[in-house]
Amino acid sequence: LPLLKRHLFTMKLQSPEFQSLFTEGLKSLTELFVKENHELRIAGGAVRDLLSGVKPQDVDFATTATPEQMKGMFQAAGIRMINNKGEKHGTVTARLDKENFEITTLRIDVVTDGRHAEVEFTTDWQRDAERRDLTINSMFLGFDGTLYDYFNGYEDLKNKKVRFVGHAKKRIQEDYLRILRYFRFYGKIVDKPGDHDPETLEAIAANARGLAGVSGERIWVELKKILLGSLPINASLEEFDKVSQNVEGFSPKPMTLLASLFKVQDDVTKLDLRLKISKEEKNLGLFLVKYRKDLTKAADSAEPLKPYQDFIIDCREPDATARVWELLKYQGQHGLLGDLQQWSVPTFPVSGHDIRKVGISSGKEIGALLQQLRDQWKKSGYQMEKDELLSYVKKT
Ligand SMILES: Nc1ccn([C@@H]2O[C@H](COP(=O)(O)OP(=O)(O)OP(=O)(O)O)[C@@H](O)[C@H]2O)c(=O)n1
Ligand SMILES: [Mg+2]
Repeated sequence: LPLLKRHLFTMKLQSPEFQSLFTEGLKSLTELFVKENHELRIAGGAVRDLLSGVKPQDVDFATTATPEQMKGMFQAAGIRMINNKGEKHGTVTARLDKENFEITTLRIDVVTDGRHAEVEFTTDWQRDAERRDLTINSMFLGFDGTLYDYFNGYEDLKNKKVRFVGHAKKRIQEDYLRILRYFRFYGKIVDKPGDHDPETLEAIAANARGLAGVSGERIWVELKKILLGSLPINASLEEFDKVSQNVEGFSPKPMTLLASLFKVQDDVTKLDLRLKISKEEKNLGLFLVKYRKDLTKAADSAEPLKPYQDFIIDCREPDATARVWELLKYQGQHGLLGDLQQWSVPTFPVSGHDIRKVGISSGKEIGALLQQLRDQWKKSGYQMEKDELLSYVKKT
């Protein structure tokens, strides 16, 4: 393995983000590993985030202890373990002080078929770093702040370089999803579009078809992260460009941004067939593509919100409100969004039962009357109350 010249860049990280990780649970956990003579470090993405001054969303831990050793020591210490599917890959989840800690035994991937890996445990930190995708994701951090960096990840992070560990081709063929991960981290770290290493791009192009074999679920999870990261934008993607500015700072759903890339509703349907997105996401996509041009603020600006409110009330579906919020983000109507978020959907005060009570018993007639009353109610700006509406029934 000529490539694997040991490179260990050491520094001591001390930062508020790092300090904030030391909860009661983590303190007990690290003490236990010290006592049992097993090494435990923070691994992968969390180290990258900490070095960038970002508090990581989730922290993965790596250890020299085998899953069996971990289970033994947790059991002996009376620490609960959460049953999870990770065990085959060497991951044990321990629960301390109401916090879950996912701890994975150092490993070497022996067989990979582009999706699944057969693993062998090791106690060599560098061997575990070698199996990881990108140099910036291949580092470990000790609890005293020592950085263990075998592949120049910290330098790459500072110089805004996204590089595969070792040979790009090999790394990609181990897991084709890494093609998307490469672009996600590129968007996150590099400010210039197109600043790729030619060999990396070649390896990606030559292996892009491998993505066809990756499950829709994994691709969708990754695509959502790409969308909410900072994507380098191609100037020809006008709508996308506009919408990404509109939604910035308004916590959009990933689909809200993605919809800007679609021309027709069928594009959403096709995406769903490939990616198995949730029903809610699909409906949001269909809704945005259909209404982004047609449902807009009222031209007479006295009641600009009215078309949106009417839509929500007429639609009579519980998630209509949330969808219209996303539409307002998409359209960049931030004032209206604030107003709509303050507004609560009025409920139509008359029921079929009320109409029956005034002496009408035919179901068909009741249905028709309810519709007329709804129209009347709508015309009143949703102000008319039950008695008023019912007196109108008696007159007709
Ligand atoms: N296809 C993948 C997925 C993950 N990893 C390794 O596993 C770590 C954790 O994976 P994950 O949590 O999925 O990604 P993160 O890099 O932590 O990014 P995120 O911020 O999305 O959690 C990565 O940092 C990387 O070292 C990898 O080598 N290849
Ligand atoms: Mg992670």
